[in-house]
Amino acid sequence: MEVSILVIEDDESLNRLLTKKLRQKGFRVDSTRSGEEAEKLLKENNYEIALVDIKLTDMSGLELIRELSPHTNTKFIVVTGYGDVNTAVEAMRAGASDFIQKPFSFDILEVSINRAIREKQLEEENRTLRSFLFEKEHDITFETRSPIFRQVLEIIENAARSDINILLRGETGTGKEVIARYIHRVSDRRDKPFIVVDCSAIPEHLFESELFGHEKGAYTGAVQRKVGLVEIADGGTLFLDEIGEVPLPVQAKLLRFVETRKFRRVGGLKEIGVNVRIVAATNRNLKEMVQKGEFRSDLLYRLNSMEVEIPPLRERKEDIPMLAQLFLKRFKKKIGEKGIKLLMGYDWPGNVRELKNTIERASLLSKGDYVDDSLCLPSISEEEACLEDLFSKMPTLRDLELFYVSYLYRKLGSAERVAEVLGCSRRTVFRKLKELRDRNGDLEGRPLPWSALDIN
Ligand SMILES: Nc1ncnc2c1ncn2[C@@H]1O[C@H](COP(=O)(O)OP(=O)(O)OP(=O)(O)O)[C@@H](O)[C@H]1O
Repeated sequence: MEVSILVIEDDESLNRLLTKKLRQKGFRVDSTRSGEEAEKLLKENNYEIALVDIKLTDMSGLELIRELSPHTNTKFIVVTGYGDVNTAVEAMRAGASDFIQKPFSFDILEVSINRAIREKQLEEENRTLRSFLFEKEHDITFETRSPIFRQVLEIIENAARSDINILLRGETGTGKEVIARYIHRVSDRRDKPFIVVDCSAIPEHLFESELFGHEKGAYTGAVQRKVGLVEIADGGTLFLDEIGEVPLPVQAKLLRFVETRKFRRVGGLKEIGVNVRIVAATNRNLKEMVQKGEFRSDLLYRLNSMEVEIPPLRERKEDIPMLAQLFLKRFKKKIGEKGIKLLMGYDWPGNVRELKNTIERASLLSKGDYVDDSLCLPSISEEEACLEDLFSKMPTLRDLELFYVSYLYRKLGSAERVAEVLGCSRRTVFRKLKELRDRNGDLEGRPLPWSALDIN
């Protein structure tokens, strides 16, 4: 691998000498004397290493490192004639990986460069290992035979390394949250929190305090200070799920935060700044919502610096056999050719979630080594058979209401359509679905339709 180095040194002759010697050693070298140009070059190119003089013509090298190191994988080695312990500590704090004092021998510089290269390789290996572990732990795969999905994954991996806001669009169950977690895992923020804000589940009047926290006494019931989700996410990733469900008045407050990464706790005077990467997700058409005046256009354009459409499962059917095998593994079951054919022939309106639930149910209900072919499709008749079982438990009206919401959701495939049938808002449908999920435990082990409903 050819290692590329950027030499940022304001002393012209030293700059020339370093460039020449490093090229002789086989490195690809660019050089500059100005901080501003260095900034541009570092943003445009993926240098492995930058040698940075602390005193540049137009700015301090430390300033440059401080600003750029959080957004790049380049290793910074500080070179200075003003070396003392304090400057060294400051350089490391700013994000430098090593510090060399002038005058230095070229051998010392070479040792430092080799160390930085090794460090970078280890980081890269670590990143691969972590995402591999993540996938194993969560029964997730990002292997794909679908050219469309491969393209999506490539875009995501590239975007993950930068800090831009990402908007994930796609039908329910396509894997938006899984992908948001993946973005966090492969980014440099992986050791910091990944915080999910389920915008559909927070009642409007609690939104601000959930998101930004509140001070003691901010309102009746605020008996002590509460730290909000954005503050907890500091340094990490804030995942705004179901962003299309944020009520308009809250959107204005969110916009200010997305623009400035600053906020005030409810009842607080102090402005607090945090460093978070924002990933948002929705299964709604936000542009259409903007036209209807339901979503702020300025918020949309802040959130979608990069917009990625996650394809529905029916558009990447090539992946169905592999996903099915993955979900079967835990149950130590196999699937026959006919079963695969049935899976491939169905359109999966609930996407990967529906496929996963179907496979899990089929595994639990099948006796032998193979899952019964007849169980390889989500079956409505089985739901009907369960009705009798349900009634024999003397359900309350509330139970029945939740059962019906679950039934409609599985049948219609989207909360929007359920809301239309029931004549209520999507938020209400979401709340009921969440409640249902929380109560799944009550009915554990029974193949009732709602136990197959997995709302993450
Ligand atoms: N690549 C994948 N590999 C394995 N399982 C996956 C994959 N993508 C999604 N799933 C599974 O599908 C289910 C739904 O995924 P997820 O919650 O990420 O979807 P979503 O698009 O966020 O859905 P919603 O819009 O309803 O919130 C989860 O159980 C998840 O584990």
